[in-house]
Amino acid sequence: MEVPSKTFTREEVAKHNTEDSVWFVIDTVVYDVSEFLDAHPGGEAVLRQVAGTDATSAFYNLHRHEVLLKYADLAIGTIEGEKQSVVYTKPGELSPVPYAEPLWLTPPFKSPYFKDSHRRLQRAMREFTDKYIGPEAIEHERTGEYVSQQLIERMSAAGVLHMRMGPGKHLQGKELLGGAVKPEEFDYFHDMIMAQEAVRPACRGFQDGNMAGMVIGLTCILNFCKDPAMKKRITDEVFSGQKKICLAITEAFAGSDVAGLRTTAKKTPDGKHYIVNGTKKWITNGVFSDYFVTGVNTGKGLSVLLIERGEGVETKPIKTSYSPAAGTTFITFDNVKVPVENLLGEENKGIYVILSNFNHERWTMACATIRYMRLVVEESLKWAHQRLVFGKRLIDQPVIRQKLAKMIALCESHQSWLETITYQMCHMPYSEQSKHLGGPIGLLKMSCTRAAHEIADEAVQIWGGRGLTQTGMGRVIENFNRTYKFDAILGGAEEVLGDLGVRQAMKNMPKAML
Ligand code: HEM
Repeated sequence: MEVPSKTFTREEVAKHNTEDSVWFVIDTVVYDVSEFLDAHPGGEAVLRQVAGTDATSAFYNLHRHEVLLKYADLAIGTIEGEKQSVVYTKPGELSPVPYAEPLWLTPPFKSPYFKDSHRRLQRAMREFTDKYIGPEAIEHERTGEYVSQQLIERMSAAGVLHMRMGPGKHLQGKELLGGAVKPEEFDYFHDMIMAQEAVRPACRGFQDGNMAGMVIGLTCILNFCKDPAMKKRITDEVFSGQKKICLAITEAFAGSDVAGLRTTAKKTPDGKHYIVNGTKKWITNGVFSDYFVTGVNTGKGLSVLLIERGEGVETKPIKTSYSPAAGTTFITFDNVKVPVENLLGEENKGIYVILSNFNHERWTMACATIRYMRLVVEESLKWAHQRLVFGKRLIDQPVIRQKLAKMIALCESHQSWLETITYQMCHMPYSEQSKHLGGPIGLLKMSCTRAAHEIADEAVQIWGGRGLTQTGMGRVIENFNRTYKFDAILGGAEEVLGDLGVRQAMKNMPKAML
């Protein structure tokens, strides 16, 4: 935060304790709030009570540091010869709080998985998130606005959109976050870093609104579009931010049970088009998308069509418990004419197109959930050291330490499991991954969201009313507690994924009696 260079003595500040002039000090910075008294959300009286004094602990007991950044123009100078004692992390910096970073980023821990390019990418993406994604995420999560074109274009220019699609040919020739990682060295650990760093603004609705539809929808174009010119046109348009895309599978009739889809696609007598009729529900980014990668029933099975927004396509926002910034949508297709060239994969074999997507989608969701759990651990550790209750810090109460121990253990164990699976993704041929990793990834995601449930529950108990309040100190906890269920439902419900994991194990059981 830029503070005017003027300096004052504490005696000078003390004089500004009058009807017309209210000054105080927060961490050696002098604030003149005389014109802010009426506007202060916590009221005028509390500010007058600390007029002329050092209000550092009073302030930090009630506000997040980001409040000072928002109202930076109230700062008029600093106290002569004094140094700030509150630790602020600058954009891109690691947190000094224990367990706030995964062990591979925590000195002196070592990890066999991460190379220099991973560390460079982590630093670059942390800075990018802190500077560009975070401020917009916090604002839009509150207002419900969709992701801005400016941010999309910035992510496009930096290769962030490209990297979020994981390793592959689509990275070729692109400079990735100023050269932090080369396209050919980008692996699933880099992918994991991208997914985890982008979560740190702690705005679950905006997180999905920020092009999650592309992450799950564009894969089908990259892997299953048969016409090279069409594939190039669509990927160029989406990667440049000109057009938006989403994945439209779920219906009111069929959620995780994709075989039950009722949206139909019937071929015209000349065989040149499909006529699509039906509805889709809970489609992330649908309201602002131009392309819909859509699951349809083609009579003898499921197929996947690329449908462009046009005649017969209507989208309406759905209000859910997270922010409208996610762009959650109800879609109706009313006699929509789709060229047969828009078929992705084979007719009636769309299940393979959809299944090929699931592993990466579920794994990305596990990355994000675990990172969000870690943020809750960090916030709770900070709060427990700062908050005084019955004359003691919260952290001095054994019951609070028990809760934190459980939260930390759940977070660390899931990160380790994630890294083990990510290593397999880096080294197992893609063709074998669906056979061997579908089950473990399903179980990982299921277990992550069960852990998130426990962590949300314990965190709210630590935070009290603040954990239930959208603004102020408990913002991260409130958002997590209200939204972790999205990860337990989207991309395959916990129960379905648990069952998938066990059924995959059943297939691999030896035939003989054991
Ligand atoms: C430059 C200094 C300050 C600014 C810019 C400021 C700003 C704010 C804002 C934006 C809120 C709304 C909640 C949030 O977003 O956190 C708030 C709430 C509040 N503030 Fe301040 N504040 C300042 C100093 C203080 C001080 C020194 C005190 C106490 C001595 C105080 C007491 C309160 C109280 C009691 C609330 C309501 C908290 C709650 O509902 O949990 N504020 N303030």
